[in-house]
Amino acid sequence: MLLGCIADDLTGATDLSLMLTKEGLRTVQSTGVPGRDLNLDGVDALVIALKSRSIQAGEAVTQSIEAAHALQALGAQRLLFKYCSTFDSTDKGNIGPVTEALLDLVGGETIACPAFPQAGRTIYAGQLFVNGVPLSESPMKDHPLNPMHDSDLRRVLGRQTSLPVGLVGYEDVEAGPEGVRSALAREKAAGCRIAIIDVLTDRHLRDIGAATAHLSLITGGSGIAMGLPAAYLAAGLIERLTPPRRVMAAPVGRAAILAGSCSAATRQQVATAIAAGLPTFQLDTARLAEVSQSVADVLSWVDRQTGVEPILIYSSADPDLVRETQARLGRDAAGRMIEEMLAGTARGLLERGFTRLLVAGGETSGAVVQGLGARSLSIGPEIDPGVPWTRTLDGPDMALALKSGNFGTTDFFLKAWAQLS
Ligand SMILES: Nc1ncnc2c1ncn2[C@@H]1O[C@H](COP(=O)(O)OP(=O)(O)OP(=O)(O)O)[C@@H](O)[C@H]1O
Ligand SMILES: O=C(O)[C@@H](O)C(=O)CO
Repeated sequence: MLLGCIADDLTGATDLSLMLTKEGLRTVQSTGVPGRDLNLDGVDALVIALKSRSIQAGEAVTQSIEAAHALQALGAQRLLFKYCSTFDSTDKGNIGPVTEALLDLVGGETIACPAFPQAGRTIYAGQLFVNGVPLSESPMKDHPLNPMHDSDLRRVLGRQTSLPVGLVGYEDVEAGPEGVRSALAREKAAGCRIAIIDVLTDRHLRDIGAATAHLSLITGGSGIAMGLPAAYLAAGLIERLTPPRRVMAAPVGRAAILAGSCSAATRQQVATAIAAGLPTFQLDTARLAEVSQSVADVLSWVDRQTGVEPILIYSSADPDLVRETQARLGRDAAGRMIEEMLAGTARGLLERGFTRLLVAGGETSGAVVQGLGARSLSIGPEIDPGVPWTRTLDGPDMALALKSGNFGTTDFFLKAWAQLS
């Protein structure tokens, strides 16, 4: 195993695993530090999914360092810290504190680059854009857990770490791998151990991969992994690139969608699924305090759905309703209750013979997968950029698509099933 990755949420981990798989690394994903029984024969990259994006910074650092030690013990020669392509964080962290702690562990310097042009995330002059809109004016301004109100990544990261943050700008990156290398040396000489990197295109990402494959630590979104496999091959660190799969065998059983993301993309996907006539159940956020009662209500509705089409259960709501619920219950408590409800529902679905699940939202996916008792996943075909099908390697045998809130086309909930055989 060459590359050890730490992702701060579960859908982010699948996003990264997909990128590595597509680019030719044999990749396995584990929820939390893997047990000794995880078979890593023939595996080039291991991605450890944490649920550390929105927890206390000190706890995120502890968990990330534990994961890093485990990866190093398994032979990882390089580390990659994966966070959200919209740089989801607050002034307290957790991107800055975790990066700083990992740098202390491995030494040297690193880059910070959430860019993912295929999903509309680009960086220019250190400013992050989402589909051409500055981050702070994008739907991320209304995120339920970490609203993003500043698009300047040097400023955002600068508030989270005491390390000076530099910039490798567009002209440097346009000049190719050599331009990136000399800009990194320039930033290092100026005392910056972390540099934001501008990215507008996939070619930039591939050039950055070629220029940074030697670093002990890389940090960013899944895009930053795009150029690494080819660079590792060129450097003789792996023997070959392995082509990805196009379809995935899935266990026989019924299909359901659980959506806990309130992102603009997920809300559109929910609306499209409703318009297409999928059976749908909307969680009643007014009754959140009665979690077990609500799970029973959902499951009794499930028992009345006898068709073969996928069913949709969702809590996704517009920003106004989310704010109202949070004002009543508190942000974290509301989030936790909904996650518990969806996790309880997932267990009930499994007991009822559902084996194919599509889950929308990183925190939601973390809760659901934990509720199901699955720990490690093999990576199947890409549904849309950033979202693969996966199949459990332990726990109940299931096909799972864990969708980052903001990813996927509007018909995602309808089309995803076609890649399962
Ligand atoms: N109606 C609602 N009111 C308040 N909170 C909600 C509501 N529906 C969902 N939530 C909570 O909002 C949070 C959404 O986070 P989640 O990570 O699942 O989605 P996301 O942030 O859109 O996706 P990603 O992290 O992949 O970008 C969860 O904690 C969820 O329980
Ligand atoms: O990078 C992204 O946008 C996603 O992989 C993610 O982390 C959302 O939770």
